[in-house]
Amino acid sequence: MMHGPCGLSNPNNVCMRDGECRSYYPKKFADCTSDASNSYPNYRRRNDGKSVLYKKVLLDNRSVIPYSPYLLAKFDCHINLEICADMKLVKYLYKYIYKGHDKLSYHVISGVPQQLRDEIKDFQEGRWISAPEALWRIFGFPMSEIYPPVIVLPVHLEHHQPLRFGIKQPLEMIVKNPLSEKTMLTEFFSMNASDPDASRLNILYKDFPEYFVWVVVDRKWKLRKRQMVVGRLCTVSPFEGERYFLRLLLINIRCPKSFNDLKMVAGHQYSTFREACVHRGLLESDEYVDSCLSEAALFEMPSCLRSLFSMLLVFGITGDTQKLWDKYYPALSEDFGYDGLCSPFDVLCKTISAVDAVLMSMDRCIYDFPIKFVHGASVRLDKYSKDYIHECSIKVSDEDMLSIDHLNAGQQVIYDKITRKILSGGHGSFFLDGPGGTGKTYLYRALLAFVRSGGEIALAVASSGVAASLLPGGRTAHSRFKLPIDAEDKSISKISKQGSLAKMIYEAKLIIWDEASMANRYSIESLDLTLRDICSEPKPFGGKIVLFGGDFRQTLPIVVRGSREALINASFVSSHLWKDVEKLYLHENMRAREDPLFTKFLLHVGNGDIPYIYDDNIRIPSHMLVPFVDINSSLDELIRWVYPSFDDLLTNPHLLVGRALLTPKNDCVAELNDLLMDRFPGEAKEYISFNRTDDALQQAEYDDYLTTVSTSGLPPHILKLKKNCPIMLLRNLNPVQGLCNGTRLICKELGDNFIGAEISTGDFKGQYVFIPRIPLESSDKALCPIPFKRRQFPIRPCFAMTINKAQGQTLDFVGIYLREPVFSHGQFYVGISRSKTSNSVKILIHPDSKFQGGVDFTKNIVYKDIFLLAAIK
Ligand SMILES: Nc1ncnc2c1ncn2[C@@H]1O[C@H](COP(=O)(O)OP(=O)(O)OP(=O)(O)O)[C@@H](O)[C@H]1O
Repeated sequence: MMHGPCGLSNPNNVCMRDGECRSYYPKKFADCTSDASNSYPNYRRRNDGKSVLYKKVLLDNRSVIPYSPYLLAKFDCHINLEICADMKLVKYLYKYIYKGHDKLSYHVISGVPQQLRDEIKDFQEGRWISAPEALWRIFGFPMSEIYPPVIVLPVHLEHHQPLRFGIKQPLEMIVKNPLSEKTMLTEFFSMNASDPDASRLNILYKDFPEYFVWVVVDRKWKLRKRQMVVGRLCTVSPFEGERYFLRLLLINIRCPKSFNDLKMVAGHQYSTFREACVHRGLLESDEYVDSCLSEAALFEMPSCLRSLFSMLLVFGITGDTQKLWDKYYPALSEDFGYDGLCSPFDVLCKTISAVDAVLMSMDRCIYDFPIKFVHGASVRLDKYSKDYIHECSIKVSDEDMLSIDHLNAGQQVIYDKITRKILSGGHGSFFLDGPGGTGKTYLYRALLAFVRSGGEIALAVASSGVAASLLPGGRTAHSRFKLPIDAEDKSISKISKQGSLAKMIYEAKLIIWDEASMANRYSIESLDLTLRDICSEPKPFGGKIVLFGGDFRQTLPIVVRGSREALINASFVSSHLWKDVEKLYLHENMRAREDPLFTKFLLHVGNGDIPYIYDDNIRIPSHMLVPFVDINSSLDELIRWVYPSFDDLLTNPHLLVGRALLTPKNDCVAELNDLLMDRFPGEAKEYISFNRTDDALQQAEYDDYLTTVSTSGLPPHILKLKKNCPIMLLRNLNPVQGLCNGTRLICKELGDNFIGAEISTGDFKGQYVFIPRIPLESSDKALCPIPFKRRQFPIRPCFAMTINKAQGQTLDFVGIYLREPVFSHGQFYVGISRSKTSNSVKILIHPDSKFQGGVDFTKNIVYKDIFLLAAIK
């Protein structure tokens, strides 16, 4: 079907409005179909040179109306079908369900006098319904239903409640009537103040109707005995000012007793709801950064403060940077001027350099920010020269030097091979495959020590921040090589060939990339192109010595909701470079060497060798199982096994991070963390996030919804913490200083505007850090279709974590809770291989996730094709 002709060639066509085609024909040529925002897709319209002459006008693919030849032929009428795949379309789904189907009824009458319209007859004759709907109606099933009923709760300012009265009612009587003052909101406050049930429940306004019924006649709440309802606060636009801020407080503050109570924050009575919101962190304000720095400055830890200041700069939330620098300069420079030996100018230079060093580790530079320094003080080197000097000056620890003499036989062979290549100035790319615990990291450290102790450069990178933090001088591959963030992008990195970063890479004798099995192959191909360009050498990886490492038994690159094929296709083994890479193997499990049987079991699980019963299910040895009795007692047993006594563990809180409950899904992690946080001793502090929609006009509409969004990588809207509880970082704040996505810490200070914590793992164990609130985005656009930023501390409690998050971590006690079975390749293997012996792992299988009939069976997904492609088995 063709549209038109219209436009200039036929300005009078029916589609024309104000000189333009209402349907935007002719459309643009497009090589492929793509999504368009808030409209139909942009369909593929190839410019294939074909056209037809219609009404003396040549029409081509741009004028084709999307059609389905099949449907046209089948129904012999004007029909088309569009497949919609956007969350927003749910609204249309509802619209059409309630609106009902389109119908048409017509009569052709000739010469017969006009009759009265018989609507019943029209309805019976003109309506076509499908067989399922006919049956639905015959059986009398409800056509539509809203359950549970929704109670809309009013939001009004004090004495601004709406009143309804008859036209003849005297105003005086209305005003004097005590019931006039009572609304659902005012009575919610008085119930919280006086009713023991309401104060015991300690709930939000929106949850109140679940427990209490509104008695309209008496205008009061009374305890609900039956029927489930949900409450929703009426929408208020941010343009309504105070009323909007009142609503914001009501959706976040539990059990408020009056309007004034809502304005009370930390014992201070504010005069407006807006101020109360700001001081509760529910609104963005310029004061936040100032309060955060002034609170942290009280701790007199200048180096932590510099790091905090740098993070605030990098995450772009400082407001007037110059003012902040001037105000906090004394606290930022305190340690340099302490002994009185340095001149003020030297102190200034040292402070600038120290802040710049932190910024450099986050790939930024102090000159990126609008701060002017007095006396012409400056950092003399450019960013990459400093990077170069930093790489050359990485200290080799005695432990790493000693490890060279303690390599096992397998490690020694590989060590000799690589070092010989380095010494002979040769080239080559290698992939070191070894199941978890076979000493890959140990070997990398020995190789890095070998190169660096000779004064040469060795670059250590990893696919994830956690793995990078396990290598001395480790960085994420993306940040070190400036690789494109979009994994599909095949472009080379943005490194200038003439710059000092390119010089450093050119001079590097060895490049190590850990967890390459988790990297998207496009990132590795991008590195290959970059190295060829920098080294002006067509050989793979520019003829440099590159050692990749990883374990394809563990989880593969992240492809959101990707199929098996998509995951395998994104993997290194599917790259054209794979065949050029020499494969090296480590077999001896050094982590679990005290338990050789467990080592064997792990390998079988990873390879998918354990006898399969049906559909990827494996049997778990009984001594590793917590028997399922009922959900509460069995889960309790698992929890007690992992965390036997918090009081004992608190003598050394760092021991807590050696223990974890692992589970496949994020919502289960959140539930377990809430449960354990309640059991953890101490007073809890709650931090409520501020959620801002990217489109300001959507703010009022989605305020309530955004508080419920909980996706992986996003901290909870209400973050509940206690002193000494274990937490995990959710962003790469500063990988060079051990602050990576996945770093585990112990919470030490619960400030109002910052969190003080001690790193618990890796080379930076024991280091104290200040963590600010930063704006965070969800990477899962499908689960969270409304673009928004959540300003919250980038952390989560980590009594429990997802199995994927545990990859790369070694744990002393691992409790695996399979409320649902694992859902992707390598997950089960990653879970159990975090422990050193079979006695340090316990698994609880929920009956819903077990194999039919067998309580000791569960799913173990292994994509064997990846092993065939990698030819490593
Ligand atoms: N030659 C060795 N001598 C003594 N200990 C070793 C040796 N090789 C490895 N180890 C120890 O074995 C444990 C596991 O080693 P490592 O972390 O290097 O394994 P990995 O293969 O990198 O594991 P994963 O893939 O799970 O990250 C570590 O505690 C490490 O110190």
